[in-house]
Amino acid sequence: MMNPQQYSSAGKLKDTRYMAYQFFTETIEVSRMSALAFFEAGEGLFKGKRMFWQNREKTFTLVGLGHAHVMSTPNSHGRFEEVKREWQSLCRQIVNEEHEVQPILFGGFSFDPLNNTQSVWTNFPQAYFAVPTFQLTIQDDRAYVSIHLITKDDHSFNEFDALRKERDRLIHSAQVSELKRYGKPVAVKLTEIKKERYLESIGQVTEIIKAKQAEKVVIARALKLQYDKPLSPAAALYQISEEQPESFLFGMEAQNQFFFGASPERLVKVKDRQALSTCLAGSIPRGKTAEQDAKLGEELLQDKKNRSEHQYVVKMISKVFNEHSTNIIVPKMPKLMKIRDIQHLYTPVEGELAQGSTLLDLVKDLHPTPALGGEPKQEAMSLIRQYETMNRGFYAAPIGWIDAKGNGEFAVAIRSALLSGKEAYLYAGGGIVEDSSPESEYAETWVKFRPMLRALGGQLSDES
Ligand SMILES: C=C(O[C@H]1C=CC=C(C(=O)O)[C@@H]1O)C(=O)O
Ligand SMILES: [Mg+2]
Repeated sequence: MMNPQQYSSAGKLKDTRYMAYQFFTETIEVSRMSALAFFEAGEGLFKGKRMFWQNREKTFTLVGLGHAHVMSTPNSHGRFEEVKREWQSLCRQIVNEEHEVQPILFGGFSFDPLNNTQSVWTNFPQAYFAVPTFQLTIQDDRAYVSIHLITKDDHSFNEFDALRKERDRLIHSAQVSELKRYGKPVAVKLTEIKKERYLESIGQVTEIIKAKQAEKVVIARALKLQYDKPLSPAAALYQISEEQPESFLFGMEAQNQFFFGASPERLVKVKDRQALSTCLAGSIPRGKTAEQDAKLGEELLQDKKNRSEHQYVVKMISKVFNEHSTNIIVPKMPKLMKIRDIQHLYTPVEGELAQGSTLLDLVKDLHPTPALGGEPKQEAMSLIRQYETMNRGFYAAPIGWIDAKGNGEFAVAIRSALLSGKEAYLYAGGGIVEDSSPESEYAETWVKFRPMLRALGGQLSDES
């Protein structure tokens, strides 16, 4: 471990809401360690206040333990602006340009704050973000641990010393504790929630689309797995990372609930004002042989129904990029994204952020893309509320991080599950267009459920 550095106070904060707050931060470089072991080390003291993030490329990993500052809102309107304003205001007060590692705000938004359906998502507000007390950042091959303290307390020096001791304990524990062998959980029961209702809704929504009341609507369903005892979040993260090594990996605790997943879908990334989004929609399974796989891929590229599902997403994301960026690049044809169980049509969209536009503006205007909502957006949202008869909570919603410079990345939280007590709720959906059929959409959701089912020990026989 190298020398501690950067012990600083940013002084009194200006915003009245933060009037009496002071910010203390310290970052040290540490030997590279397992991010999951660090997450696990926080189990005792920080359970309920932990988060995990890893990008698709595996070049950036974040673990947060404890909350130095929480931004959460029960409000349905203006939640994106609220988070944006509060973060900008906090940053003006606390950020010191010289710090190599900046505090990061991590969290997400619910899918649809206007959905009032009672659900299992009891601990998740409409927006839920935190600056962690202890932040592990692994960037390329370097690892850092930061302490963030945002406090009104005059005795913060004592408090900060206690945090340093705690930090050293966490690092030690993560580096030397025996590597946990996470056994696969075994579910005792699997329930397809409202399966008949789901099948019926696909037929109904297809009719509505044929009648031109909407063009595309994404309809999802849920599975429930039950266990003898609650599952450990670290074990669940470990299992899903083994299943989907090529995806974004995310997890966030809200008290005794844990939402996590491995998503192939980026909503948007901003680095040095360069913005990148990926349109991901249209699906077909992997083939059993390389030949079969190539044939299926070709079929997907040529398929009218899947191409139409995809095109709505390209059109919408391009439109949003046109409003917020310049020098936009959108390839004319989709490519294939091949992951373990499924192949998708995918089109990257790039642009340079326009003056005055920010990452959170893009998140606000992109969410939900027609890969998760539909077209037109408001009609689709209202049809989802009406026909899905569930509450998606954070499934299909933006989850990610943002730093003080406005860099950050949000994934679309699909291929995900909520752990709550002795239960796990898994979610999957698909894009409904004019020529969709209930049977093939149902089959498509099984393919999307597969990795999470394997991770959580809920496999069905052959079908899944
Ligand atoms: C809605 C989901 O996937 C979306 C992303 C990729 C492909 C999709 C599709 O082909 O239907 C969906 O739009 C999900 O995984 O639950
Ligand atoms: Mg589809």
